[in-house]
Amino acid sequence: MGVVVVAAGSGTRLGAERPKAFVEVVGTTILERAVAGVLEAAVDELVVVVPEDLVAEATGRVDPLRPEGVDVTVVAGGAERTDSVAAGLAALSDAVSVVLVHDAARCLTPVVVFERVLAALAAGAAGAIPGVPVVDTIKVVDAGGVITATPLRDSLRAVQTPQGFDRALLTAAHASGAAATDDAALVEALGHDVIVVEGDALGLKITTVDDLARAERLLSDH
Ligand SMILES: Nc1ccn([C@@H]2O[C@H](COP(=O)(O)OP(=O)(O)OP(=O)(O)O)[C@@H](O)[C@H]2O)c(=O)n1
Ligand SMILES: C[C@](O)(CO)[C@H](O)COP(=O)(O)O
Repeated sequence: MGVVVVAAGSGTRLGAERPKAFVEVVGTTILERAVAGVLEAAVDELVVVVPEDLVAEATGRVDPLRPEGVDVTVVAGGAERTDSVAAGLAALSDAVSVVLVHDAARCLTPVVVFERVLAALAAGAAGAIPGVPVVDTIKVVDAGGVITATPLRDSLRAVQTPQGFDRALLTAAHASGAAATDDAALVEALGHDVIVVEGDALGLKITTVDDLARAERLLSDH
């Protein structure tokens, strides 16, 4: 099984001095926490995608975490998340038939979430992603702010990563060149069923300063 960890974002909403994956949470970078978390799963190959000018630094940070027998490669990402995922996919060897794409920003994700995604794929799903029920009522609005729909809350999930797919299918989905905020949407657009498995509160995405503070609190509680 191959994993692509996307860590090439700038972290504009976090507003830190360094790209987000290189920001520390309780003394360890988000990048290193994410990679260590991924490596708790049954990984054969790992590709880490980072900003071009930080490939050397990232390699130095990730190398000491590499277990015997696991291939780890660090490559440069692109302007959008989809570009970075595509760069990561291209760097996997031909031996990889199942791939998980994971946000470095979700660096506290427990291994059980990886296992649920992998179990769904092993059971025959073409794609599987973690999600959690939403707690707010969600409204669809038009450009003027007028509500056009109120989806049934029980049918909604806030989705996380890792998102897992048949590798050939995800590569084909990326070849379409469509824009999307997650990989599942690209696979859905090809007409394939993607199933949602149970996510975890620790799968939060560190996006803002408040998220960073929350991640720090969660780590101190564990
Ligand atoms: N061009 C990009 C953009 C995002 N990502 C990665 O995709 C994940 C989810 O993106 P997000 O949390 O939105 O990160 P940023 O794009 O860095 O955040 P912002 O939108 O605030 O700049 C992150 O691990 C991020 O590093 C990436 O690899 N390449
Ligand atoms: C892939 C993702 O984490 C699923 O929730 C999310 O869509 C990434 O979005 P971002 O705007 O790149 O943070």
